[in-house]
Amino acid sequence: MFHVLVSDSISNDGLAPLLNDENINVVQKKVSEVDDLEKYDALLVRSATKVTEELLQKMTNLKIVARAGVGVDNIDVEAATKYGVVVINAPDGNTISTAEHTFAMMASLVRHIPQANVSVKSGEWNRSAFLGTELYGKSLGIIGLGRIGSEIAKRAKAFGMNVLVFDPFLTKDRAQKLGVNSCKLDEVLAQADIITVHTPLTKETRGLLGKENIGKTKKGVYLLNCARGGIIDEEALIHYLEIGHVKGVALDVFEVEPPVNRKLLDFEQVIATPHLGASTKEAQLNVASQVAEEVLKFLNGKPVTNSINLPTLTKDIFDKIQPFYKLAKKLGQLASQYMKEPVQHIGIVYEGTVAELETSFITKAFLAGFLGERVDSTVNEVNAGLIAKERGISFSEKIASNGSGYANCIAVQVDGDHRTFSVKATYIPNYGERIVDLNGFDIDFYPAGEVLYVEHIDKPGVIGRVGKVLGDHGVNIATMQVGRKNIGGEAIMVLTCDKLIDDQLIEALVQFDDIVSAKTIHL
Ligand SMILES: NC(=O)c1ccc[n+]([C@@H]2O[C@H](COP(=O)([O-])OP(=O)(O)OC[C@H]3O[C@@H](n4cnc5c(N)ncnc54)[C@H](O)[C@@H]3O)[C@@H](O)[C@H]2O)c1
Ligand SMILES: O=C(O)CC[C@@H](O)C(=O)O
Repeated sequence: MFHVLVSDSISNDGLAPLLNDENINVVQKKVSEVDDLEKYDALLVRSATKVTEELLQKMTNLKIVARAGVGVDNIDVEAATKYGVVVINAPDGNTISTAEHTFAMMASLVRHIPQANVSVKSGEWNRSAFLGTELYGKSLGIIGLGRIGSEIAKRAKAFGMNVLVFDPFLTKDRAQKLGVNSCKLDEVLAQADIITVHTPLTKETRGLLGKENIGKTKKGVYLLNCARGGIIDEEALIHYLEIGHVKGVALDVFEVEPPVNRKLLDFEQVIATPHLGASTKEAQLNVASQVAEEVLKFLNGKPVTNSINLPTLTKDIFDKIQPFYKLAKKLGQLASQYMKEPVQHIGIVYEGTVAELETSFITKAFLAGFLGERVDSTVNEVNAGLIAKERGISFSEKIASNGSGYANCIAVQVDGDHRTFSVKATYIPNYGERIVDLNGFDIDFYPAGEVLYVEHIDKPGVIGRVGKVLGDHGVNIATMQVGRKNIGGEAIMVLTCDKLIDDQLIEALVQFDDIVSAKTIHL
């Protein structure tokens, strides 16, 4: 049974995939009202719940946080990554609603609809006070031409507007397809009659329209922010409204929500909504069902598509990756148990069909297997890279042309303080995983269960002695493989056994002169 906490108001119809699943217990309560936070596997939020590091520390069983919407600025993604919690969002479920809301705000702004509405309702009939401006023929500056910005551009063109766009990541091809003019920021500022921002709130975009840049706009400009509070600096807005440079402002979002800057809201020419961009039945159903389906998939061990802190894998790609992902995790466990010493670097080389897949994900699986043997906290593909770095372990991956002769091959080298460990493995469809090289010895075994790894001198009688010691300790041998480099030289023996191998058995083995070392590895 999985426990899912829905801590903000999210459409029940959208949550149906979770609510109707008998293996899922859904609790709809604010975080502050829940006293057994440690039991939840998944947390679903909109923007009200702040997913802080402190909350993540309390939710010790949490595996996934889902944001029913786009912006994840209420989630400490870095902390989630550190604790191995996947963060997903619903990036496009509310695009149309937010674009329509922005457009409604724009029309309301230039035609003074909110102010006129208040006036009529108060008994006035003051037609001359609300002389407006047409959108037709005006230049609309769009800053950020992503999902929402693009939908606004389409609507603006239908209204006969000239669309000027600033987006540093906009390709010429895309600008051409949308029929917009790709400009420098200063050009948009200087030429646009109306400017609307549609970027995420980042270090670069915070205060993007601040004192300096608003100063570069046309006198009489209209400004809109239906993206994130802070992209337009509120103090700068107040200044330019006071001096009459900015003619009108429409805000759906604020630096602090609910807004505390009353001075800004007191301007007659500022119109505002309480973060309503995504507040339509359709958008709420879309985002809720998107995240509900993703969370269900995730809890059932399937790939998620809109992860903020994991590579995005489609089902098709995940199915192809899964055998290598499992193999890499085992190789990580094998390497860690073999090394049992500080490690500086892990290098992984991918060859053949595996090299065509999302290898960064497979590398993370190796690291998760490796670090899982060594650290106390949860390690998974989300936080493995971060934990490796924190522990001073560097890692690299390379793609090589097929030198191993296998259809696919994962080759790993782990450099420790005192020695180096290397392993090569392959996955053969319908046959399974095989380790084909251990520390430079040719070998062929299925990595599973209780493995006894013996380094010895290639001499007659060694194998028999090892078999006898195991027999004397009541350990049955399931499989056995030997590998050597030269006749009479160093050799290895890899045995898979049906029973746990204890320290006494290891001590009995290493007493023989021709047995260099013996280790147990549990896979
Ligand atoms: N008001 C609401 O209810 C509501 C609803 C949904 C989304 N949003 C917000 O709207 C914004 C846009 O959402 P989206 O889904 O279109 O996102 P998106 O990721 O599709 O688009 C963002 C665009 O901004 C561009 N960009 C990034 N940095 C930039 C910079 N420094 N200068 C110019 N452009 C830059 C990117 O290239 C991208 O094209 C986000 O902040 C999101 O949180 C608000
Ligand atoms: O949940 C909401 O209504 C806010 C949505 C919006 O800001 C988002 O980022 O998707």
